[in-house]
Amino acid sequence: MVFPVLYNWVIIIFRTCFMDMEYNYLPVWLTLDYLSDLLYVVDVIIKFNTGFLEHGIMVQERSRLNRRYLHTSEFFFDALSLLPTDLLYLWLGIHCPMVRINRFLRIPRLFEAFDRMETRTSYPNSFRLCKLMLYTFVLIHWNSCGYFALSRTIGFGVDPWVYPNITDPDFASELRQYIYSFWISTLVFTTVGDTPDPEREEEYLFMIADLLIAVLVFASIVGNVGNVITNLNNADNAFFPNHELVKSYMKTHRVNKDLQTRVNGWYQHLHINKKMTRENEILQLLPDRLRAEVAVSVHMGTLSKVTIFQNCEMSLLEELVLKLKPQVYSPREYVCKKGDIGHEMYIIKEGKLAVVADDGVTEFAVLGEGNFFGEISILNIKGNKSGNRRTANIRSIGHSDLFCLSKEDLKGVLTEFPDAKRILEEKGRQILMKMGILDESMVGVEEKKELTVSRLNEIEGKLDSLQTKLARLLAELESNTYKLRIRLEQLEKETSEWELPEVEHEEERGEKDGEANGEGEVKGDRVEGESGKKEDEPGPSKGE
Ligand SMILES: Nc1ncnc2c1ncn2[C@@H]1O[C@@H]2COP(=O)(O)O[C@H]2[C@H]1O
Repeated sequence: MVFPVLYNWVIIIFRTCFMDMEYNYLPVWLTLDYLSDLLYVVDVIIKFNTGFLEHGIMVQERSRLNRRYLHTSEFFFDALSLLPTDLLYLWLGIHCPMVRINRFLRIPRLFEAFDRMETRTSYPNSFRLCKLMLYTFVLIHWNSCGYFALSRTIGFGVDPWVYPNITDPDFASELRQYIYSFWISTLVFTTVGDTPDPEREEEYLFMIADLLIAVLVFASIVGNVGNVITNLNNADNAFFPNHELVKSYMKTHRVNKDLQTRVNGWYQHLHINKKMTRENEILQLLPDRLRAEVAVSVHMGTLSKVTIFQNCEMSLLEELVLKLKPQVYSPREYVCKKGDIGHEMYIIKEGKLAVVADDGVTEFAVLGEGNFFGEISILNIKGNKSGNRRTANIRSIGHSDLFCLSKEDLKGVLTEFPDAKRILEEKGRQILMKMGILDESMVGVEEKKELTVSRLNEIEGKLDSLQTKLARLLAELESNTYKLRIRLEQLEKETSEWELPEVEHEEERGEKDGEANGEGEVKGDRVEGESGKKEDEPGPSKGE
């Protein structure tokens, strides 16, 4: 939509004020007019088919899309901008392009397109500058059209302020008419001065309006350019540590020249090679998952070269990559010194580092891209006589780019990925053995200790689970006893109900027998006793 809107924005006024242009190039204008109208129609069709987000879900249903667009004020303005006002040509004549002024109603669409471009482009600052230049051009263009139209109304060449007489061959051509007007407007808007003084009221009014606008334009240009420059600096500050601050700090504290040169060299290397040490800060605004994906995609190349991570799952790499801190070392700078306490290990992203003897000259080994070091002192390898102290000096040969991983972060990752831990420990053990600082007897003792501890842990775990089972069984027993009791009580009630008539019968028989034998009371007691005994016995229930 940028081109048709921009075309109408610039050309309608141009054709209205520069009549010669309008008369001489009419077929061109008409073709471009209807082409732009066609694009306006296409834009409306696109809008009818553009989905929208509802509760975060893209709605594509045609009926809903139509209803939504039809109910917006945007549709109202879009429809107005497409009204066939060209029919007014029939009444006003074909040389009246102002009838198409309703096409301006689509200008918000141009701003919308610019906003989208600005968020998508990789060069937002350059884009902002170009946009500012375009707005300035359109403003000067409109002003030059106004100037030329006013000059025509007052009369060409009647005074030095207006456009010179067009009968003068030097000022007759259409191109000269436009360029001269544009030049005058540029002089006014840039407040350079040297413009002819106005002589009539209309000219004064025109100049006053122009100068007022010029002040605003000038202020906005200065402000915008200032913003762009500040943004550039902001981006730089976000990527790189503030060099000026460190420089003035070193000067104030009279840091020795050699050290200052080394620090400056380090800064230069960062800037020239675009090395960033503040990646984690820059990415921290992204959601965790997205941040991990970006970091993995940027550092995958390096991580895939590191032996311990070669066959690792993606989840390990994602977890790891967010914990890596980039560091840059200068030539001959020590990354760690023998005997220091180890707090982190390093992965080499770029550059070469040497394992050097204490004399600083003898090199035991050279490490390169994808290698890692510094793991021995942080891994607690059994039998390591140097404990948590560095076993060697590591010095950067040239500039080197490293990833630093802290002891805590490494531990956290390794507990979840024991294979990587095994490889790391094995490599460390080999180095320690080569150096003769691995106490192998300790390995046995330590291993036995570890075995006992692990068995104890196992037994503890089993005991725990047995205790849980026992508690569950006890609970089940209790609930079953309770149910049984309830059941028995129910049965007692039921049996007492259906045994009663039989008891009465026996009692009656007893009484009769008693009457006959003269010992009724004794019998009655026995029968009662028997019936009481029966009540206690569980009998078949009705249901059963
Ligand atoms: N001979 C060697 N070859 C490669 N790397 C070594 C050698 N000696 C020591 N290192 C590494 O240098 C590191 C120094 O710190 P650490 O002792 O923590 O861990 C050490 C190992 O990773």
